[in-house]
Amino acid sequence: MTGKRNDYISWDEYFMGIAVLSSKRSKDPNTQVGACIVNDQKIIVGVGYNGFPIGCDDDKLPWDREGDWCDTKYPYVCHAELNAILNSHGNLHGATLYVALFPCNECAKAIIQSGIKRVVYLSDKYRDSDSSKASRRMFDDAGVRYEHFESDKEIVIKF
Ligand SMILES: Nc1nc(=O)n([C@H]2C[C@H](O)[C@@H](COP(=O)(O)O)O2)cc1CO
Ligand SMILES: [Zn+2]
Repeated sequence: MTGKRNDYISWDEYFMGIAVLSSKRSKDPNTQVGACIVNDQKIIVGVGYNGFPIGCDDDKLPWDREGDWCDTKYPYVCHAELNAILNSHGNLHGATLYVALFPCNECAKAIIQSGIKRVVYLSDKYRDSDSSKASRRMFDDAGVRYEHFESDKEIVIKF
């Protein structure tokens, strides 16, 4: 008798894998972020990555990080989490968000208001920023759990 294979990926690895794959679509030269929203039945209901709004030309808006604020990417770029929420279908109440980078305070508000109850993140490279602090404060108040993604798996995709 042959048993089932054992080296399959976990649900968390599967959904974080989709978030990371989505980040590969980002045109941001410095930080690529992907997000995947999963409902309480483990069905994917939204995905997104950071990029400029629909109709705004990737080659015309700036990707700079410094300089006059209007000449940087910051006023224009839609964060992965916001895109995943805006692209989603169905009810997000009780859903989990898998994201490659811990959410900023603006996305934290949208996450809370949409009904998402759990955030699983990979990188926390801006953890000491005021924005991250504000996100944690709001998540704590609103009862949104957040946890660092832990895995020792390496997933390679070769086409
Ligand atoms: N959680 C996040 N989701 C995101 O989609 N982003 C996006 C906005 C920018 O396009 C990029 C951050 O650029 P930089 O400051 O690391 O060069 O990642 C940023 C954060 C950080 O809070
Ligand atoms: Zn954000």
